[in-house]
Amino acid sequence: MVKICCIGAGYVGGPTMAVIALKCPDIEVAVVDISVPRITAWNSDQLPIYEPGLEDVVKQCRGKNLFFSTDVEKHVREADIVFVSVNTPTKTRGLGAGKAADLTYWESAARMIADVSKSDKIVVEKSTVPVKTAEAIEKILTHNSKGINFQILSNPEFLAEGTAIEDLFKPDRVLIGGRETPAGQKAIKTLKDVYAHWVPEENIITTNLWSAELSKLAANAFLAQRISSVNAMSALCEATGANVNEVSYAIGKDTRIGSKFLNPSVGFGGSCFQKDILNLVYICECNGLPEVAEYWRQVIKINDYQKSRFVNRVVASMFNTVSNKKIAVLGFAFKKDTGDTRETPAIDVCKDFQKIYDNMQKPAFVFDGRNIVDVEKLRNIGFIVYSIGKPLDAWLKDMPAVA
Ligand SMILES: NC(=O)C1=CN([C@@H]2O[C@H](COP(=O)(O)OP(=O)(O)OC[C@H]3O[C@@H](n4cnc5c(N)ncnc54)[C@H](O)[C@@H]3O)[C@@H](O)[C@H]2O)C=CC1
Ligand SMILES: O=C(O)[C@H]1O[C@H](OP(=O)(O)OP(=O)(O)OC[C@H]2O[C@@H](n3ccc(=O)[nH]c3=O)[C@H](O)[C@@H]2O)[C@H](O)[C@@H](O)[C@@H]1O
Repeated sequence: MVKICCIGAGYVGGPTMAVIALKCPDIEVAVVDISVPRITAWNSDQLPIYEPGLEDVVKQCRGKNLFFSTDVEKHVREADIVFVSVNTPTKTRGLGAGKAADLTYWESAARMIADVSKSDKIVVEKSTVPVKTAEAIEKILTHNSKGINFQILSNPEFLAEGTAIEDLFKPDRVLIGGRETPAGQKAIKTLKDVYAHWVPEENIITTNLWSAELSKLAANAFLAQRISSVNAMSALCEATGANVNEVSYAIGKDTRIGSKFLNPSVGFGGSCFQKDILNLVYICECNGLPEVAEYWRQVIKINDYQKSRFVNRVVASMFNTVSNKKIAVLGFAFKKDTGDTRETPAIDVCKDFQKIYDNMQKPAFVFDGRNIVDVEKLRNIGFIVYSIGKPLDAWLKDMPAVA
């Protein structure tokens, strides 16, 4: 029986391994972590993360071929394939602080793998890492290998939070990068066979290591760039009377552009877009490509601009000050967990609006950073409504855009 161990029981490691265990009953999967509370939660009825469908998957295989443990070394030692899915945040200190990826967790995981291994292993980069990381990992592993053969593969994850299980069940593609040597190709084939349990072969792409590593950063950069592009348009829409939703719909009908990921917003959030683009910027700078670095940095700049634009609208329209005013924030997460709006509490929140208005000081404002409220309805109640990239409320027209 093939044994898999995944180091890191987080948003990626947990759901990804649960789905592998479900789809591959002939494989034993152990998810390990240094965090005792996280592992305790994975072994309880209160999983540490919420993803629609996750609980069902975990319940079907936990204790059969899916195990969660803090005994990191034991499971790494026994595994044929070791996934590393530890966090890779932005460095806060030292060289490249504020941009480069912090590989401390990755490095300590690699050193531990080298220390405890007694048999050949395939080590899979699941975390998002800078291009060329595999070279450094290879060095750590081979210099401490005691004659053991390690093959490094890059297998970046493309799931989005909120749709993780759906994305893992039906990935647009699985990407596996490896060395172009016979041993590297054999390792690619071994990992490909795992995914082939449920992913059609034509959706499993194999490349060299560097293409796989870079494709992950490139994919997130392209996705974030679309959001910054539509958000930049939203500012122009507000200045001209165009409606950003109409513009977005019109351009998205062009099949070359496509309609997905063109929703204007108060800016993208989440743990990865900003960190991965900053990482890309840093890599470009290190490779002597300042123009390319500047090009991608602009995606972050527009995102920051969009956030401050929103705040400026809030403050400016409330007579240039929000001190001593009560502001309710509806929806604090960075995104919703599903695209399905049936039975959503938001519908009730919108229905309840008349009551909210009656209890508010006047003038009463709604600032919609996601363009989800029914603007006409709220204006009829009496609210002053700001929606991103849409024709401005009469009240806002007379107010400066910047406080
Ligand atoms: N969150 C997401 O939706 C996605 C994240 N990614 C990437 O996947 C990687 C992991 O992200 P998340 O799962 O969100 O992070 P996370 O922070 O939820 O999980 C990482 C886990 O690794 C554990 N860990 C760190 N060092 C360890 C060590 N030496 N030994 C054992 N366990 C260790 C931590 O305790 C933590 O539980 C990151 O590189 C991220 O960029 C990629 C695609 C999607
Ligand atoms: O590497 C990662 O961590 C992941 O990052 C994103 O996934 P995630 O951040 O979970 O969620 P998204 O659905 O991409 O949303 C990110 C942010 O962009 C915003 N967004 C998204 C789409 C859109 O049209 N407009 C928009 O403002 C969302 O509201 C949210 O704040 C990518 O979609 C995943 O493919 C990738 O694996």
